[in-house]
Amino acid sequence: MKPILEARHIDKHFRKPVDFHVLKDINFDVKAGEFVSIMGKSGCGKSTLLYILSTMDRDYQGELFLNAELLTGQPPNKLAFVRNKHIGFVFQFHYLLPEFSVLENVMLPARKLAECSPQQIRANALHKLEMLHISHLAQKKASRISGGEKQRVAIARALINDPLIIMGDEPTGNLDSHNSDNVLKIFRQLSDEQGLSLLIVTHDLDFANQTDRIITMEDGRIISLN
Ligand SMILES: Nc1ncnc2c1ncn2[C@@H]1O[C@H](COP(=O)(O)OP(=O)(O)OP(=O)(O)O)[C@@H](O)[C@H]1O
Repeated sequence: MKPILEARHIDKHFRKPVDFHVLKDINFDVKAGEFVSIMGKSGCGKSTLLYILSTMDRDYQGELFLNAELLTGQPPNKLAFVRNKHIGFVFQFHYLLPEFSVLENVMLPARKLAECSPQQIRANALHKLEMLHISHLAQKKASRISGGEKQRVAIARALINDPLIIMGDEPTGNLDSHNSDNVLKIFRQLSDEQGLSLLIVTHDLDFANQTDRIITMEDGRIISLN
């Protein structure tokens, strides 16, 4: 399988208040269709790494490739385009706009690309809601649905532009075990049936054990890649 994401010798220092070597020579790939988790103690650098991999932080050493394209050193507007088109994000908090409908929330990232007509975007958003078994919520305000439903809407929104990879920072961190299992099943299906790549930071070992591979970090380094 071809690599979708390639991290080569990623290194980062925080300079203030004192020099702190937070990421040390990080090397790994995520292949097409692979579902990978990242684990490690609090403070080991997981979120800092995800921030770099998701192109939001440009201040690092090493090289980052997405679908064989070098992203390191690209200007912010190019990275913003790549992020919106090719990377889907799911966070611990859903970041839905509470006064907008579920459907409008899912459509939002597609509007920025302006590649499709509003009708096509709407049909695509409805399709994503159907995939996640929440099309009945389409017209509800985002503030009026449950926590588990909000996270499924956030996943539908992450899928709207048919990304190459989904990245998540503790996406089940706020959910009870039933809703966590649901999210896990959705991710598993996306990987197995749609060939989507996923890279998910988690503290939940049960969740991580259901992924294809666990990357374990300690003190800014990768200590295992199984
Ligand atoms: N802007 C910053 N300036 C200086 N140090 C920082 C900054 N951001 C994070 N750190 C430090 O870098 C280290 C790694 O932080 P990071 O948030 O990546 O850890 P993490 O593994 O994601 O932790 P958690 O599991 O608690 O979310 C921590 O020691 C943190 O205090």
